[in-house]
Amino acid sequence: MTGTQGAGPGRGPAIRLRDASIGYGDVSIVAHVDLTVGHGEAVAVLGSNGSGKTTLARGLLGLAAVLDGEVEVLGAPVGRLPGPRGRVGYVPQRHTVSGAVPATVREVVGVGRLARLGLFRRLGPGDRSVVADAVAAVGLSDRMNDPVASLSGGQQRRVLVARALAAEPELLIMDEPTAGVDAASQEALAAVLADVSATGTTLAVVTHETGPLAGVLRRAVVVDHGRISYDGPLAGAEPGTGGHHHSDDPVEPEGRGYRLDQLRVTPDAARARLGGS
Ligand SMILES: Nc1ncnc2c1ncn2[C@@H]1O[C@H](COP(=O)(O)OP(=O)(O)OP(=O)(O)O)[C@@H](O)[C@H]1O
Repeated sequence: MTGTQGAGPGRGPAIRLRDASIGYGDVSIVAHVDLTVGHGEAVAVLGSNGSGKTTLARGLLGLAAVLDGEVEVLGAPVGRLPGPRGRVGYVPQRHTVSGAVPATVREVVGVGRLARLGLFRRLGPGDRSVVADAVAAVGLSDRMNDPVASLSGGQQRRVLVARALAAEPELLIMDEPTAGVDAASQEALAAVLADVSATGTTLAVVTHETGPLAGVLRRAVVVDHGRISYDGPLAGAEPGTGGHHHSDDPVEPEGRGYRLDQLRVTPDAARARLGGS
């Protein structure tokens, strides 16, 4: 990857790891990894259980420690990105929506929107409509006022996707977004992510099942025992190929995030895709 973009916050690729080690305490799980993801790329992060995929994703969010080397996201070292937190969206592997707090779908997705607004801001009418669009995009409009805890596991994952979408992030990191999600909803999610990707938003998706998102994710990064064993076209990453290609795609111009109301997804379209929630 050539450094065609200037240094400093806001410049450079969407993700850059240089000889980076990431882990917990003083134990490196991901060790000495180099990775550059250009703005607008859509990358699958693959690998067997325990290989370090989630740790890598969490390192990009400041949720796992950078123990060595450099990790930059949207042109700034992790934790020092200027602007609102919501510039980087995250769908965690395990949901943290506690059953003890009776938060509704609207409220949880609203929190995602707040992350984009910055401190001490409140949701205005435009934000509420973005929240509604995000919920519609995952086909849960008719569950808007239901407590999230009353939804099924797959529906709760879709709420987390909507929460991330509502921030209209420039970089969207998702950890197993399709796990436990039925085929129709996976298809709907793939359609939403295709739209999001088309706006120039960078996608990094940790997954065990590339099938549902094969039309969206172009590049694969395979993590093996905390190192990258393959980086290249998704098609070449199928089991058994064992390739060691390293992507040389040019860095795309900087992404600007997207506007949910510019996406083709409408509540009706989502309902049609999903046949209800
Ligand atoms: N909070 C933590 N503290 C200490 N070690 C951890 C923590 N989270 C994960 N690990 C360890 O890091 C290693 C890699 O875990 P990680 O969750 O990154 O793998 P993964 O590739 O995402 O696996 P899976 O496909 O099962 O989700 C594992 O050995 C795990 O025990």
